[in-house]
Amino acid sequence: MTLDILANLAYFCRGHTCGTSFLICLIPKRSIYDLRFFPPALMGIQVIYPFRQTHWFTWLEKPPPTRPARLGGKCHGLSLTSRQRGQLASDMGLTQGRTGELPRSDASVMASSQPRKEELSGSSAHMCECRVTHNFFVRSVGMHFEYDGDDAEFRHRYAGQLVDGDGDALSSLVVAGILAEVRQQRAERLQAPEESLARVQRIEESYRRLHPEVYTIDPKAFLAESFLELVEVLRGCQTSLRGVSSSLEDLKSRGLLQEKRPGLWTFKVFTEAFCDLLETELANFAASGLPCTAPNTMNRHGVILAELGFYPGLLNPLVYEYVDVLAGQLLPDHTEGLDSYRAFTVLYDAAADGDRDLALHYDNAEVTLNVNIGGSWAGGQVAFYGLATEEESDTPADISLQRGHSVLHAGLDMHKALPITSGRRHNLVIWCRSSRVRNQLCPMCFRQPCVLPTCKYFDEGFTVPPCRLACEKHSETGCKPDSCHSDEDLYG
Ligand SMILES: O=C(O)CCC(=O)C(=O)O
Ligand SMILES: [Fe+2]
Repeated sequence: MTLDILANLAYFCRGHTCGTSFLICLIPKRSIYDLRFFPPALMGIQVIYPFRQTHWFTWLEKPPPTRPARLGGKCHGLSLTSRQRGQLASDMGLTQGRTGELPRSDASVMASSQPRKEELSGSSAHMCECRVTHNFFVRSVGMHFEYDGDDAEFRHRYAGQLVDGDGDALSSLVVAGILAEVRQQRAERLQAPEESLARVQRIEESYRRLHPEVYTIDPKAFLAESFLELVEVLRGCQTSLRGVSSSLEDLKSRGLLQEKRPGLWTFKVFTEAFCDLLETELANFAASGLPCTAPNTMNRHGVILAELGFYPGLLNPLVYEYVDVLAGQLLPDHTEGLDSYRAFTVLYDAAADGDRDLALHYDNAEVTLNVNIGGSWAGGQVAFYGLATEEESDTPADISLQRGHSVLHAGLDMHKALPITSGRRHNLVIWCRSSRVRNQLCPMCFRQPCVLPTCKYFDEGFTVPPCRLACEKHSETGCKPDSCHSDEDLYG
């Protein structure tokens, strides 16, 4: 352990020359590295970060007045992915610096009320540069990589880190294989926005909706009575001086709301009738054979709901009129008003070729609403480990949802889906974004966001202006801002 601590200190001191920032290292309760998450082959590099740490970003010395306390200026030494490793290295000056100073957008600086969807209409869609440079997951070695298209830089960066269980460097052939996979993933991410636009066009032209009515919200028919009441009570708390806590106790005692642990809320959202409609509509779409973007590399059988046209009539009202109220009252440290989101379905199936589980992660969201819309299954609980910015919880909270029921959690709450052992599980997941929060710090790379234009289906909800230098650096980014920045059907 002493060696581990020395290794950490040496690591932190390396390249850390900035006199205006400072650093506090906390010795952990236990090693953050855990064999549950890292295969033994990678143990050789684990000495680098054996404990959690707290680190103040230099640029947070002038925190914006509205910055939520959620990060408290902390950068987590996250045990479970490598993105924080990359981040710490970058903050310590070990990797490329940021590509430019970003002024905050007028909307985020000046608006005194919550930023609403109207404020975004006409603005272009943006993603953080890290989408095409960070978090490339190579399953064979169970590790995330950074790669910005520079092969030599990649080899140099990972030269000393890619070791086997005996600490011997991986053969150049293996490293070349890893690089090829990372390169391929980056190419796919660069192409994805344009491909998505082409898919949407095909869907619009050739898909015949089975239940056109499911695309427009009918609150009485679609939303559970208990949900409508829950939202009404919490909406009332926004203007009441009484505060929310007594209302919450009341809602809990009446069974409208459960708090599984602080910050982890469950409640019913949808009626059975809505779940039936949505599931049959999605089955009809699947049967059409039309291609649709999968939500991520681990969920191959879900769909991105924007591509199917579910945003304007169904999901915009659901998020902006209902979920926003709940998020503001139940997870106030994580949102300053929801103003964009990414909604998709995940489908797990124990049958051959089905997705069975989902690796540990946190979401590209300030707040996530995850609702079960169908299936009957065994296993498949979603296990929550606590905020990525805080000490990992020893005992995860396992959640299994009934049909129509949901869990609302902070995007930063680390979670994974345990394998289903039989049956199928179908969920609707909404990653809700609050530009005022994410404009300060990208939740994926934990840096000040350096944004690039993208197409609306890949919008990550930032409202800061694009970073000119990053745009030049990633000029190959598929979507041209002019051709794809109309947000009409997302926000209109
Ligand atoms: O399997 C689930 O219900 C969780 C899905 C999830 O965490 C995600 O897609 O971000
Ligand atoms: Fe998730």
